[in-house]
Amino acid sequence: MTQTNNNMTVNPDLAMERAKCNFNVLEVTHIFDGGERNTLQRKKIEDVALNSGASKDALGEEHMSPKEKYENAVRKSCIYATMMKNELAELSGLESFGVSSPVIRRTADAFFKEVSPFLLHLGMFVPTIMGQCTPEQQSYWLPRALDMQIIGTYAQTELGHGTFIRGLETTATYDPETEEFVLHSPTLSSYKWWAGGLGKTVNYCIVVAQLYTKGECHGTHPFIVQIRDEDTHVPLPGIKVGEIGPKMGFNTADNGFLGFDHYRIPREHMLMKNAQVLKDGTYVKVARHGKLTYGTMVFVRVVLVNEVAFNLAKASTIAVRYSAIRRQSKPKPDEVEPQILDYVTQQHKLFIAIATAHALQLCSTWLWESFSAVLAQMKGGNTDTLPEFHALSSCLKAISTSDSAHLIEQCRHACGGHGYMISSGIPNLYNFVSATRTYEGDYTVLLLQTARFLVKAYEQAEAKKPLTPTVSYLAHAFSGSRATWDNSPDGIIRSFQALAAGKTAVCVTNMRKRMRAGLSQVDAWEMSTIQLVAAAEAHCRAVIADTYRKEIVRLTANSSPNVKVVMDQLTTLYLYYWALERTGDLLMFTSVSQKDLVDLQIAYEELLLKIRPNAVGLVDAFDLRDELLHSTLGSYDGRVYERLMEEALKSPMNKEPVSDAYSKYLRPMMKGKL
Ligand SMILES: CCCCCCCCCC/C=C\C/C=C/C(=O)SCCNC(=O)CCNC(=O)[C@H](O)C(C)(C)COP(=O)(O)OP(=O)(O)OC[C@H]1O[C@@H](n2cnc3c(N)ncnc32)[C@H](O)[C@@H]1OP(=O)(O)O
Ligand SMILES: Cc1cc2nc3c(=O)[nH]c(=O)nc-3n(C[C@H](O)[C@H](O)[C@H](O)COP(=O)(O)OP(=O)(O)OC[C@H]3O[C@@H](n4cnc5c(N)ncnc54)[C@H](O)[C@@H]3O)c2cc1C
Repeated sequence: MTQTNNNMTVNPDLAMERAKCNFNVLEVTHIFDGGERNTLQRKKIEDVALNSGASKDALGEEHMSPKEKYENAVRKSCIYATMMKNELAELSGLESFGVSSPVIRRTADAFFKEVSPFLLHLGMFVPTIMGQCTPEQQSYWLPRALDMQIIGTYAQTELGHGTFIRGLETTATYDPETEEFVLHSPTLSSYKWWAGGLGKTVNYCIVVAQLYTKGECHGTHPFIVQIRDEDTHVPLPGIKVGEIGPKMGFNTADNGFLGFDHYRIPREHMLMKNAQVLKDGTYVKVARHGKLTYGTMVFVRVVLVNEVAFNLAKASTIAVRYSAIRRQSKPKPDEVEPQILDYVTQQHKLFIAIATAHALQLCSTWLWESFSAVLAQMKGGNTDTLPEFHALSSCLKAISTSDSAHLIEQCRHACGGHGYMISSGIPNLYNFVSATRTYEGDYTVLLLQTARFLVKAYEQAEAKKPLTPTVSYLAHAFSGSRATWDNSPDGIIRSFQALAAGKTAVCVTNMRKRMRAGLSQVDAWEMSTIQLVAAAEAHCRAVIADTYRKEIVRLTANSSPNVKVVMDQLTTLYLYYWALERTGDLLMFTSVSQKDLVDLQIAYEELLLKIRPNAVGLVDAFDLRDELLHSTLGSYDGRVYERLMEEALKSPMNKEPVSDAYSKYLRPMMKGKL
């Protein structure tokens, strides 16, 4: 593993762990990166971007005021954007996420403890131009946006509505006299709210508004709207824009609000790939599928699976390295205090985080490839695979973000008190990832989208009609008997599928019962939504488990024996962990017995012990440079206590021996003079 400083002194416990590791760490790095070529390119990019020290701050971000933090984030965003245009441009020809490679995106994390105010520009503004513009529109906007001559964001959510897009209130009314759209915010609740970078940074944004032409509403459509002067950056007349205030995280992203007072934009600023308004105001629908204007959200949902896998890899690296150097308690009086990593409960908290980072990373690559195939078909006018993909990306986004947030918090628990320090790096990771569970589609809402698809697929299976690949297991849902339990990896995956099928069947049965009892279809659905969410969750777990297992088998086909073993142990751990988390469901829908579950628990505990000697090697294999971790607890050298003290001494509170608060308040109070 390459580190920036090869002469570093490493904590002896960490050095011992590395000596114990019995597999080739670099081989696993290649698996995580998607191949040796990707690893080499990633390292080149990181070397160019990070070795200059441009990512470092003189004063820690956490000691800055909100305004200083924001300005510092803009300063570094500009440095990074310039690097991207120059030094990094050539290097970034990796398997790309369309706009810029995920490696470029990840490397940027060294520059920000929270996020860049440019995140929405690259993450949503540019992808919307690419996905929603006609070729002519694209040729005008895309070069300006990619060259950062204009900076944009994506303003869809309003104060009153985020989830229910059809309920948005901002209007775009076409005026054929001037060939312009008039954007207006008729109510307080129609103000745009949340868009990243909107508060102070951007001068353009994609605005999603209800389109009216010839007196008729045609639903929500995207528009590109200039909101600030390109030279002075002053908001344009008719625009009311500002920043929404402090948040749990994202505090360097200047999320903003935006209102329009009869603000006019040229007709050509409606993004017209999927629908057009002609000069005379005639509305023409181009797209074959009604939801193609939701395309940018689907893109980001796909990207987020990768994003959270990376953040979970960071949290588990920090917590595992810290657990190797931290010694606590004395269960055996004659022996030294053990490393906390030796406690089985600690292994239970952490190894699932490592396995989940791998599972999500591999699923994200697979999801990206499926997305590319769907996009290619849609280019040819075929949207048949979109419903299945929407169901798949919705549940994977929901479960990956929710599991990652939960496991990052678990990593914090595993670090005891020190994990609560901002300098540990974990609070910022948690604040970032917990937001991903909400934005780009709330957890419950997206799982209910998947559930709609599952119910339809179930009905198709019932009618013996063909099923799409991710739900083909539903064909076995009508055998009448419970699935046979078998604790092999494939057997457990079949059981997860049986749970998903069983839960879907329960929902359908209950809804039908409720409808027979007089409820409307909508009310019967509503009464079943707790179970529908559970069915979608079970479906997603089956998909993740199946994909993880298949991908690992494929990717380790030519690996060295010990790499095969340790990768197999991690996938098995993932399967055992989730089987044990769902014992009640397994008892309902499979033939598993109490004895089988007791045996599985023992097998799980033994597996933890087998993985234990390789734990530090496994997180080293994520190959996360210290600059990316921003952590006193997780650095490669394990100098945890020294770093904690160094950081504490940087606190502005330690600048003066006696605080002003003493003379102002404490002294008068103590002397009875307040
Ligand atoms: C590498 C580059 C850098 C990368 C950086 C990446 C990181 C970027 C991170 C940036 C940080 C923060 C940004 C945050 C941004 C945002 O949050 S933007 C706002 C996002 N908002 C949402 O996600 C709203 C969620 N709501 C919805 O999606 C929809 O309203 C919902 C799906 C819930 C319902 O839509 P309706 O129009 O009401 O549809 P409905 O009647 O329920 O369903 C009708 C029908 O349509 C199907 N459907 C719905 N959506 C889609 C879709 N997207 N694609 C295909 N089909 C869809 C639905 O399933 C129904 O089908 P059915 O057959 O009738 O059952
Ligand atoms: C950090 C951050 C950044 C963001 N950035 C952007 C951005 O750049 N651009 C942008 O446009 N938006 C952005 N958003 C907004 C984000 O997309 C929305 O907050 C998100 O889609 C959730 O919508 P909501 O806030 O309306 O939640 P609500 O829909 O009000 O959800 C509240 C609760 O109601 C439940 N609920 C709602 N509808 C249903 C239903 N039909 N069935 C069952 N339960 C339901 C939800 O599950 C949830 O528990 C951002 C949000 C955050 C937190």
